[in-house]
Amino acid sequence: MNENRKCTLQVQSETGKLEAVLVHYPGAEVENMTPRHAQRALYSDILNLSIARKEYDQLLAVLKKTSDVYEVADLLEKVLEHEHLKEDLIRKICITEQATEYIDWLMYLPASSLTKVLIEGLPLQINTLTDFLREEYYALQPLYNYYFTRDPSAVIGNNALICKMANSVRVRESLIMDAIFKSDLFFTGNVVNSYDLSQNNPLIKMEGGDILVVRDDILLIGNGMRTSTQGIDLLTREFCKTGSGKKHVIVQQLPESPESFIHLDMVFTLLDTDKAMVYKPLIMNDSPYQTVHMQIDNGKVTKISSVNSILTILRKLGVDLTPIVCGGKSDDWDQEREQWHSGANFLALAPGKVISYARNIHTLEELDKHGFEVVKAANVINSQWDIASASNCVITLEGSELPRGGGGPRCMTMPLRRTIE
Ligand SMILES: NC(=[NH2+])NCCC[C@H](N)C(=O)O
Repeated sequence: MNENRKCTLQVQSETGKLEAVLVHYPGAEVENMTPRHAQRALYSDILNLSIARKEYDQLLAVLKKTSDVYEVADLLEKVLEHEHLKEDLIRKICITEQATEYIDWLMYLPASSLTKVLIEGLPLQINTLTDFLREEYYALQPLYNYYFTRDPSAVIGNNALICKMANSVRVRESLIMDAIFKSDLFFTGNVVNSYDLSQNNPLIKMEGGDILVVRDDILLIGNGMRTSTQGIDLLTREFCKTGSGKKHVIVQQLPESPESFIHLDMVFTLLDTDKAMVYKPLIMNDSPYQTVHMQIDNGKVTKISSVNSILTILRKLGVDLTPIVCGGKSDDWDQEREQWHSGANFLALAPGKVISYARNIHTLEELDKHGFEVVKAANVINSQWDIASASNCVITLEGSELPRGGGGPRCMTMPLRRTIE
């Protein structure tokens, strides 16, 4: 990251060359749980941290080859060096998480230790009968899911959207993002805080994994466990109120279970200006899950209609995408298994240059058939293979532990800036 220059937020597509990205290196927080707490932590299993970190190192090294990489913990620590920002954030967190008795103690901590506590969790100091009998280990839960930086905030155009998270265990992630973006220390852009806009309406919720910026005038949004229709209505109002002319919000309903369908980016991601990765049973087959097209003209919704599929409506709007099938075309068991392991969750580093997990072999085979060269991350990292001079390629990360947290490369990255195509 460039220490002196502020980065101007700008994301108008899913595939424009990635110039700056926000990530979080997984730490003790991913292990600070017991089997009894895994579900509440939104995990399906407990990760092996040392292996997860080795896998994450690959992601980080590949990202660093191509873009500026900002780490949440570094930015948070810098924010916390400012006394008034520190006090503001501590208060917000402790009030939200009903831990106001810890405010003074937290204020006393230096920025570096406070950063650690806010991410890895604060154990309860048990000095009341209530706490003793509560069967709770933490006053502030660890942020188990923070390595999925995609979800608590999202850059749309020049705006940093602070998402209103669906589960309380992830709310602090978004409060920290708010403090980082509002601090004015690192980024130039607008901050849109959905908590402030939702007037305590508990039905409003949205997460970045559901939000795809297809073009500057097209948002594609998943509606399911993490993003409600009320959340989408709020987003539609906010992002379509500026600028004249037509805009489009396309909504894809998602199943409530299994948990691998939590976000739209687990079933549909863009790989290139003319290619998308799809989970076929949901995106291309007949299903009870609707696709809805909302048309906006000069800031007002003028028409809402059901449409055939994401692919057909996008084609009508001039975005003609060839679908590439997650798990391969021939076997629906392969499709289901690879979708579960985040096989549809791709991050584009540039048009046609994407990252995914090495384990999803049928998906990779399908990409190979469509002209993507399959390259091991290790070869990119040791410079045996050069991303810049390559044409279409998929860079594969070792991934046995990371996907068990419930996501892939798109979930683990929050683009701050992409080249406008
Ligand atoms: N963009 C994504 N698909 N993120 C995946 C997040 C997984 C995480 N365990 C959660 O449940 O919140």
